[in-house]
Amino acid sequence: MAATALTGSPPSQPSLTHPPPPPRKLTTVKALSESPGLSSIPSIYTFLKQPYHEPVSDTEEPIPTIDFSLLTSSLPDERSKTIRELGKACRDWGFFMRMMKAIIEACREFLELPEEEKRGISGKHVLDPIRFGTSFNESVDEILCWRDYVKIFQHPEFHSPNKPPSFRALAQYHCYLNGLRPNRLELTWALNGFSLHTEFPQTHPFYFHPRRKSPTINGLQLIAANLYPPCPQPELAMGLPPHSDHGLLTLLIQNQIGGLQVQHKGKWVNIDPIPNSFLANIGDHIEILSNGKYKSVLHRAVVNNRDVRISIAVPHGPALDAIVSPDSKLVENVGNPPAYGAMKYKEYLEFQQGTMLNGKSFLERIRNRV
Ligand SMILES: O=C(O)CCC(=O)C(=O)O
Ligand SMILES: [Fe+2]
Repeated sequence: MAATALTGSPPSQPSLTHPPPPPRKLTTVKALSESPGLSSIPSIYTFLKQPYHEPVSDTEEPIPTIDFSLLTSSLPDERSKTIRELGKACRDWGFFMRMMKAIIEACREFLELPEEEKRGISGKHVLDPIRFGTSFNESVDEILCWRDYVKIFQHPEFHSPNKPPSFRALAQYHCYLNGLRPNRLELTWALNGFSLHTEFPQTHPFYFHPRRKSPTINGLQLIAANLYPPCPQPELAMGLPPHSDHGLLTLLIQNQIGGLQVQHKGKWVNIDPIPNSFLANIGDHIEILSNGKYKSVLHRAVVNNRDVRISIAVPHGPALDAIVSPDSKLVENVGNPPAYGAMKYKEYLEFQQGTMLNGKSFLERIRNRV
């Protein structure tokens, strides 16, 4: 079904005196959430027939926190302990944390620009460098997410909307993440940490070469800023349905409003925001590359009826023409048969934009190619 979001209340029965209302135009979720008197959500935003009451575990087992600075410690024991912790976090959770500053306000300002301005800036195709939208793929998804987003390609070519002026912060953030400037990050080291821990061959064509200046030198990096407005029926809607991320690694920052949940041992676990920190989660590519040893974790964003939530995800993937498949050396060395087939990363991205409602559909698909 082609998606046309309805604004306001669900349509009422046509009466004899009034003609049926004309189909209403797709609008942003932010504008929808600000409609006067909105007390229920239009049916196209209803993900769940019943309010969800799934068990959500909070603090039984806290999410691992890794101090990246120790990855470069001069003390070999400290360094190898941190690498082991990082490896364990990636195997058990697929998520870990690191302190850092945010560019959330610039993204908020962009997402609060008038709708026509944002649509004017947006490209139409999945691989267009700047895309603004509300759901994942509004023209295909039969149910829409309760969020507005902007996605911007940043590497190998840097793009940024020219307004609002605060968006200039993006360039700095981008450099911070890539380690291209003096305030270079430890992400490179983190990836080297993976490399050391997992024995990924140092010549792997993607990121893991310790002498490479930038971890994304051959890869693709984009930024996806999500704005989840307050929702009158949060128990029925979904900000982002369960999915795993493409690429190797996603870094995620958020304002102080919770909403991210990660699936761990079959339960949805709330990930409470920690000020000035980012989350890093393993993407499908690492799961495939490591032949399933590291997990590309299922996660989702739930919404609430009080506060605007903003999250900014920065996925790092391989080059668009890279073939994603288990690393042959790992497969041979460990003696495990390959658990995944091969697929071009570009093909995956285009497929993934088809619909996000199938959770780990990419992994399923690539598995079927074995
Ligand atoms: O909003 C969040 O916390 C999750 C965002 C996310 O998973 C994504 O953009 O892929
Ligand atoms: Fe995600």
